[in-house]
Amino acid sequence: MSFILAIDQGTTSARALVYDAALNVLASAQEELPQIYPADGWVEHDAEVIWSLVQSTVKSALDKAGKTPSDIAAIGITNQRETVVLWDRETGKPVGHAIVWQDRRTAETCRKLKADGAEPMVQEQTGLLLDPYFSGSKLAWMLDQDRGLRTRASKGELAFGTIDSFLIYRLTGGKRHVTDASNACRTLLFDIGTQDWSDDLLKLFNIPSALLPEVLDCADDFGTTDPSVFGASVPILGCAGDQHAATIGQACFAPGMVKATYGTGLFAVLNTGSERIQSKNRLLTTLAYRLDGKPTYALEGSVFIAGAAVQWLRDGLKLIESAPQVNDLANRGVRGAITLVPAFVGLGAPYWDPDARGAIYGITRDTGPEDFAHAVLESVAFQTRDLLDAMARDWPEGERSVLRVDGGMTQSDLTLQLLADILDAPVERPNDLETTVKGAAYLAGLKAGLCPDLETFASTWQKDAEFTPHLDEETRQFHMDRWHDAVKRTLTTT
Ligand SMILES: Nc1ncnc2c1ncn2[C@@H]1O[C@H](COP(=O)(O)OP(=O)(O)O)[C@@H](O)[C@H]1O
Ligand SMILES: O=P(O)(O)OC[C@H](O)CO
Repeated sequence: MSFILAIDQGTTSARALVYDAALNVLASAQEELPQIYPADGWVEHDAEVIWSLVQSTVKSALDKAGKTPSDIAAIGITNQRETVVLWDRETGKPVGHAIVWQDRRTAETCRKLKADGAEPMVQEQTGLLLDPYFSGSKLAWMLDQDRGLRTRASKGELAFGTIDSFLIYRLTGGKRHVTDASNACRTLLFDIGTQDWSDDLLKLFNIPSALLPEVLDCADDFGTTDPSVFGASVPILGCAGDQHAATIGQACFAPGMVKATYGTGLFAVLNTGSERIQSKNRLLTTLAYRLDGKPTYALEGSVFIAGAAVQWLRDGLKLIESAPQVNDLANRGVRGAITLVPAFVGLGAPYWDPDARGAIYGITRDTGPEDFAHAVLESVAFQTRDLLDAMARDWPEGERSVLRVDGGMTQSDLTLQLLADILDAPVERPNDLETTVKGAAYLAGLKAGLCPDLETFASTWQKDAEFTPHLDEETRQFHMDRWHDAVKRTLTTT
């Protein structure tokens, strides 16, 4: 009974991993999650499909590990954040598709609220901005589709949750409607100062409080699985949004430590400890995590497209057959031959322009597939530099450590070399690239008493590779200037 099951329900896939108490991986399973694009800028998921993928990946990971649910001491969950599910409490059935974090359909609502002067209050309470990225306006949109829904919501017949909350509801057979503070703080409805749902924000979005889950710590008692699900009652003891789980998995526990995760998007999180820094440079103030009721704050830069641009080369342009092939192709390209602004679903931090769309500058008759591939990898480096520069301006007195990176795209050495070159700073890749899911496993193991304290866990972090900069300052500045010029031309706002 000393094994941990960790579930990572990400944007593009569901994963389940079985760990021993020393957090060695025994087995893993992964299945791709179909994306639904009903209109330009709209992105949805079928929550029933998510539920079935979670069940099948858990079963397959347990089978591969040669374990049964009764061998599992604790479950940890991590998930794509902000994505909204609305379901019937009685049946547990979603009332429609989940609206995904990338979805821009509520851009107009956010624009209007901003024009009405609501943003300073929103930023003060949530640390976030009025952008369609976050859950609040998406949930309001769902409730606006059918008058009956808001009435049912007020009567307590419906439940709202991010993916973690929906999964826990299902796993516990509808007994627990809970979430953790890291997921709650991304909804645009949660006050990160009081650590509670905000009446002002519920009023702003016209959201009945009867919809909301109870908010727990990241290592807490989230309930036990109903025996009808896996055939055993297993405690769920850890839960965190994926970027928060990655911050934990990367052991970024000290103020000044910073990690960047390169999956579908790119998310850089700087631990600011007990200091809640209000960004003046269009970053987000968020929770790194909350343990023992104590919030640890962070500054976050959220960029919507990183690895997704590699998928675009594969699925859209069909220049490569698989993501890893991007490296060979990009290696034949030339630095700065063309500049890609990957605003496929608008631009996130630090620009926040939901209406911008992708653009490529500098195409000539010589431009080839290799230049597209190179530009995709470089765009990730430029976007990271923008985030780290904004962090430095927001927290000049903070000592920042070396950037720790993880996520699918960091398998690419070329990406990390370009990153170090553009940042003019070293970049460290850990041995274990699955830091997100490891963070969720650690939280569950910590609460179960299987895993050691934070400091001891941090001492187990191991470096696989370090990438150091090899670019002179003049060239670096030349390329950054070109990037900023390209972004300026792409923005729809000034
Ligand atoms: N070897 C590689 N080189 C560059 N990009 C890669 C490589 N392998 C995977 N990717 C990209 O990484 C992303 C998947 O990373 P992952 O961390 O699993 O994402 P998510 O959690 O967002 O679903 C995909 O967008 C894919 O294009
Ligand atoms: O599932 P990922 O890794 O693309 O992460 C999604 C983020 O949580 C969105 O904020």
